Amino acid sequence: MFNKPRPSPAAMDPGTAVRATGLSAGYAGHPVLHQLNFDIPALAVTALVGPNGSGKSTLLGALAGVIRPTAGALHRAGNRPPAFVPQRGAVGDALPLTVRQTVEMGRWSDRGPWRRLTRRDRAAVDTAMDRLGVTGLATRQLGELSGGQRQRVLIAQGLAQESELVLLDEPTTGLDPGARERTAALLAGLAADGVTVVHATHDLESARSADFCIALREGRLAGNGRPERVLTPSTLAGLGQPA
Ligand SMILES: Nc1ncnc2c1ncn2[C@@H]1O[C@H](COP(=O)(O)OP(=O)(O)OP(=O)(O)O)[C@@H](O)[C@H]1O
Repeated sequence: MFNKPRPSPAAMDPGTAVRATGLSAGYAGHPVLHQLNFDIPALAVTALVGPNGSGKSTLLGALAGVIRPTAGALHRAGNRPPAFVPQRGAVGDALPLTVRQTVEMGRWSDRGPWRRLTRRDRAAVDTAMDRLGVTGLATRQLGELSGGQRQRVLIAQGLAQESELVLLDEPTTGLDPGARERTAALLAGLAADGVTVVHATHDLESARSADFCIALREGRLAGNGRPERVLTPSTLAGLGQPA
């Protein structure tokens, strides 16, 4: 958990959204992340890269506050809990939910499930749907949308939470190149609008278009910094990925 949600300015400068110091985390009997030290810049897009099983989703879980550090600490700026946008495939096709109902679920952490939405909630939902261009899909069933449309609905659900930090698990996986590019541009737009964005990705192009990059290998930090400094042929070879 974030043991110091509001660090003193001396500990973290205003340009930093999250700081990990000696962070270790994992599952019962299965340590995954080992002694990670990094800063995530505020109001920027950060890509988490690394091979299958390197710990990207586990790190997202730790950033979301659902996986507790077993050692070290995560310090986060801001007061609202982070928003987590799950992998598209993790959301059942058969769920009988409209697009609007799906985005409204983003207000549950404030409102509790099944409570009437306030005018303020509805305004947050309207703004998020408009921002993601899904207002025209409001009454459609989630299961009948294209992959790219469904991804935008899930991002709108995250945005409706009005968090300062939005975490996304592989938002471009399974999308065609055009939709991948549009999603990367969308994430950059969210950061420009005042949100810190962190996404796990296998897509080197979207990692290259991020502002910052954190590379993991077997749960350890293999590099962090500007993508052009991290995604070098030698680091990528170490991650077992073609340049
Ligand atoms: N719920 C869980 N319980 C136990 N071990 C888990 C759990 N989830 C993941 N793991 C293990 O933790 C390690 C890291 O998995 P994680 O999903 O964080 O990696 P990843 O980099 O996101 O992988 P991928 O790119 O395949 O999604 C793996 O060895 C995985 O088997």
